[in-house]
Amino acid sequence: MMTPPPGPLLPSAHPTPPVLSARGLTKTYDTTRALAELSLDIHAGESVAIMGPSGGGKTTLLHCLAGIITPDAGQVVLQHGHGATDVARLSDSARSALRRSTFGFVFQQGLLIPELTALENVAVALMLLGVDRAAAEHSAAQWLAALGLGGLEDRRLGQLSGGQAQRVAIARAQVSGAAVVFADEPTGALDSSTSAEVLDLLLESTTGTGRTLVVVTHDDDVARRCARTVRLRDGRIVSDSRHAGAAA
Ligand SMILES: Nc1ncnc2c1ncn2[C@@H]1O[C@H](COP(=O)(O)OP(=O)(O)OP(=O)(O)O)[C@@H](O)[C@H]1O
Repeated sequence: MMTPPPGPLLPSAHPTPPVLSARGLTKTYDTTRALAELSLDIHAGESVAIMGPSGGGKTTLLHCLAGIITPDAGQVVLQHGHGATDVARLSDSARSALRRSTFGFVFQQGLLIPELTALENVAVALMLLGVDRAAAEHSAAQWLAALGLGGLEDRRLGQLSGGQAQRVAIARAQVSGAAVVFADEPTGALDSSTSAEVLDLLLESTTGTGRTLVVVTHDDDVARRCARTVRLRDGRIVSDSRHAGAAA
C-alpha cells in the first residue's frame, strides 16, 4: 500500500495557532522504525496526552518534538516569540539553548540532582540561563510555595516523598517560563491520590496559564484530564481526539 506523502494537515478548528508542528517525522533505530512519517500540530495552551502500546513510539515522538533527538527525516517547527524555528535542523548547541529557554521537562528520572536541595534544583534551571543566584532562588522559592512545598526548600531529594519530588520537578520545568512542558509518565511512580494532585498541579501551572503540556502516559485517568489524546501504534497516529470538559 502506498503511504501518502507528508503534507499539510487538514485545517484545524483549534482557536490558537500551533506552537509545534511536526511533519513527516521518521526515526529508525537499527532495524526498528520507531516513527513513520508522523505529522501532528500541537496548539498553544493545549494539554495533549500521547498514548498507545509499549514500543509504539511515544517517547521517541516526545524526544523529537523537544529536540532531545533528531529525526532521520521530517520537521518540527516551533512557533514561539518572533518566528518559526525548525527544531530538528538546529545545531546541538542551539538545540540545548532552546530546550533550556523554551521547553520544560518532567521526567521520572534524570533531571533532579540528589545532592542539591529542592530550592537549588529549581533555581539551577534559571542559573543555566544566566540569572544570578539570588534572583533564581527567589523565583524558585515562589514556585515551590505555589506547588505546596513551602517550608521544604532546604530538603535534599532523598528527604522528600515521591509526590513531593515530582512537584520539585514540575517547579523546575516551569521556573524559566517554558512555553511547552513535556512530561513522560509524570505520575507513573505515584499512588492514585498523589498522582491526581500532581496532575492537577501540572495542568494548572501549564494550560492554566496559557502554556502547553505534552504528556506521554499509559494512564487513562491522566489522558481523560487532558484536552486531547493522540494514540500511536507502530510509529503512526491511529487516533486523535479532543474531549469536552477536560482541561484546555
Ligand atoms: N535507543 C534505542 N535503540 C534501539 N531501539 C530503540 C531505542 N529507543 C527506542 N527504540 C525502539 O523504538 C521503538 C519505539 O520506542 P519508544 O520508546 O518510542 O516507545 P514507547 O511507545 O515510548 O514505549 P513504552 O511505552 O514501552 O515506553 C521500540 O520498538 C523500541 O524498542
